[in-house]
Amino acid sequence: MSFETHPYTADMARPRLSERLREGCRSLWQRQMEHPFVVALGNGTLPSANFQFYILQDALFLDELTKTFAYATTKTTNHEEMEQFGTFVLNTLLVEADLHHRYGERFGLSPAEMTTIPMAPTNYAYTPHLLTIATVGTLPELLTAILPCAWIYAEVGHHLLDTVPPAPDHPYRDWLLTYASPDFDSVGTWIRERLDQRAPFLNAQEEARLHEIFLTSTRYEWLFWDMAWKMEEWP
Ligand SMILES: Cc1ncc(CN)c(N)n1
Repeated sequence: MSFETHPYTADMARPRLSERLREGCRSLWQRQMEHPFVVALGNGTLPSANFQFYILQDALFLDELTKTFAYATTKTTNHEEMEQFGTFVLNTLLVEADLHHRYGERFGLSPAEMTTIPMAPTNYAYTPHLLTIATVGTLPELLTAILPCAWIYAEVGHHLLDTVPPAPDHPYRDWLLTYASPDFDSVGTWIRERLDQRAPFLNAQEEARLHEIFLTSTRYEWLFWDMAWKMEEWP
């Protein structure tokens, strides 16, 4: 029977799957907020060289994330889901990439020049993790792989904005406002809803695989901050 024809029979007493996934890596989740790159991004003391490094790497990352969303459209026959994944493709290109290109302009780089920078090692490892699951994984696996991307950025954005409300001349104000926005929140919320709806149809082995995937993406998200903080290089 397909997902669409099953009744949704959630066990109301049990935390939702998305909450169980996050609970499984709670301390690493908290450490995202405390990473020196994140702290300095929030209070505006992050050296511009680190931010530039981050934005250029993230522009490359977003291209691969866009492709991941595009693959997601092939894993469902539900039109609402197809449309939403299509919207994520467009928003990643138009909203997030536009933010990056505006910062790129500040560094004197055109969008085309931004793509000539090679991927740093962590980025080079993280993006195939997403794309492999996008191509050979199931839709719950894909949703799980991309969930930390959306959820961590929204939480980091809100956490930083609440900790130090950015002054009008804060150098990273646009970044903070983008990721703390209700529009960005809705990405993570939607992915979680879709994943949680599928939870009753997963067996123990399938759920264990989702924990593994979620932890790996969460680890890569932490490593991504660390990569930019250390301006990671190839040997
Ligand atoms: C590495 C990374 N992860 C997540 C996001 C938010 N889409 C991002 N821009 N970059």
